[in-house]
Amino acid sequence: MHDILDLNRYPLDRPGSPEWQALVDRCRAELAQDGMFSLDGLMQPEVAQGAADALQGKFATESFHHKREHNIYFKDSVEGLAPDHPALQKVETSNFTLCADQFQGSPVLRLYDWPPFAEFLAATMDKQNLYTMDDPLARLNIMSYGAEQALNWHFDRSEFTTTMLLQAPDEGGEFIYSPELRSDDDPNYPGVERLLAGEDPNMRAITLSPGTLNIFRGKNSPHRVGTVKGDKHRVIAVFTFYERPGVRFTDEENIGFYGRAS
Ligand SMILES: O=C(O)CCC(=O)C(=O)O
Ligand SMILES: [Fe+2]
Repeated sequence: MHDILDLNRYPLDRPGSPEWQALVDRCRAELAQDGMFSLDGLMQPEVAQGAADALQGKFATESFHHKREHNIYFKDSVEGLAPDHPALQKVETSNFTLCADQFQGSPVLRLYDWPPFAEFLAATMDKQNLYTMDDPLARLNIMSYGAEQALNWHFDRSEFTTTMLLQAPDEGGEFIYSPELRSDDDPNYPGVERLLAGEDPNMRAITLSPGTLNIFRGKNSPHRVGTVKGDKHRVIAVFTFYERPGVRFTDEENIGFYGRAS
């Protein structure tokens, strides 16, 4: 994996070694404090950019155009909230998505299927084990956001989101979030309303660079991607792991997410 990853800086290939443990400890401390950590340049930036370049044609011809209106909960209704409550206002998400069966041989897929990657992530997230999915579509997705496109405000369904930026846009495309705006016990609807009005005092933004791995605790921290400006697309890989092996989505779920079954 030395040909695609910076394993001198990030010793993912030496699980259990003191330098591996030191990196895990650092990541865990950052997750506890900020709800995220990044490994800047884990994939060599030119390899990441090359992976994005290789997919340009496929994005143009065979990607799924994901475009929909949704609220921050991705739910039609929320118990205890009137349908016109400001916390339920609609936002629009638009991007182009490719699934794992459309980029076989990509370095991103090599990383996903490399067992020390899941082992490292599990250790940082304090999980016994993490497993790659068996689903040929959902296991790994690469999303492309062109001019005026964005992933809008949402809470994640899973505890963590694991991404790697492959190509940065010239402008926009920041990752914008509000750490722990709600908790498992307190939905904080007034806070959600303030956030959607653009008035959340705790809102933060980070700009990722190509090859950077980002782990984000997104279940209670709402986030969005800033609208991309200009011709250069924002291209990002989203890795999906589960705590049990063999997970697949139903055909119905895949048709909803990707417009087709596997
Ligand atoms: O594109 C990104 O940086 C974030 C992706 C994300 O939030 C998600 O997939 O849930
Ligand atoms: Fe998310």
